[in-house]
Amino acid sequence: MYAPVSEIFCSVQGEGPYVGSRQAFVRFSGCNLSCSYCDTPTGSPGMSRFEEKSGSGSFSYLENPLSGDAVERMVASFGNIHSVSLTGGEPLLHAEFISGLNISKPLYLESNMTLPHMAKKVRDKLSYVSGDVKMIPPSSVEDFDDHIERTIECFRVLKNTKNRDCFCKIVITKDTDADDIEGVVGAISGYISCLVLQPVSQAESLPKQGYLLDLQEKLLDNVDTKIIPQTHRMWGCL
Ligand SMILES: C[S@@+](CC[C@H](N)C(=O)[O-])C[C@H]1O[C@@H](n2cnc3c(N)ncnc32)[C@H](O)[C@@H]1O
Ligand SMILES: Nc1nc2[nH]cc(C(=O)O)c2c(=O)[nH]1
Ligand code: SF4
Ligand SMILES: [Mg+2]
Repeated sequence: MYAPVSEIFCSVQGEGPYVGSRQAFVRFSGCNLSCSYCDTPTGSPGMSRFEEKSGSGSFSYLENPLSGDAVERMVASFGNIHSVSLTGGEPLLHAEFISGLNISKPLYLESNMTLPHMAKKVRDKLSYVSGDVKMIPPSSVEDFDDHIERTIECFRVLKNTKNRDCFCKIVITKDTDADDIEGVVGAISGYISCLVLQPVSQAESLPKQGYLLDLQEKLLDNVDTKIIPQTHRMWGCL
């Protein structure tokens, strides 16, 4: 099978509870959402870039879409990795391609958790699920209640088990509604190992520090809740 991939590189996980773990990253193109704060181009470039030597900033290019063989070979070239991050864009758009991949290292999915029917196709292959809840303004999706229902169903499909660590991240901006968050977190708390509140990276959209700390205090009644900003941006790595 083939899939559009914007880049493959090796770095360390910059977000959430596995921050600092060495990973190969496979970034698929295309997304079914368009979050206002998104820090990543989601379109489909004609060429896929591959950073053979991690941290070099030097890339070779392959024409899209890539074959499963090509992705497997590039990922296998990286030494001593903890896991392989499947990110994007939205990787679940390419669930069939992912289910056909033959990769010996644990798979770590980074998803917007809105495609539960696609999640079913990959659930048995995943060792880690970093699932977002997208508190995008209700007006930006056609049916906000349906968006939240699909999110909850996706967490149920990919829930934490003895073989799979499923945790949740929520990007918090100054416009995020605390009551909405408490509602969804109540519904998914039984499916996740912990919750990470991730302050948005754009300084002008940051919430007040007291708001984040008050929200954490409330959520801790229900689930282990940490506040962890993105760390890869602090030292400029991919
Ligand atoms: C680019 S997304 C790709 C995976 C998937 N589409 C998703 O949203 O989870 C990877 C992670 O970056 C986070 N992210 C994107 N833009 C961000 C920003 N401006 N500040 C903080 N986190 C951000 C997303 O919320 C998600 O957790
Ligand atoms: N270092 C690093 N850590 C990350 N964690 C999630 C990322 C993503 O864009 O999915 C990401 C990324 O792009 N780089
Ligand atoms: S779901 Fe992920 S990739 Fe898609 S727009 Fe939102 S943050 Fe960006
Ligand atoms: Mg990123």
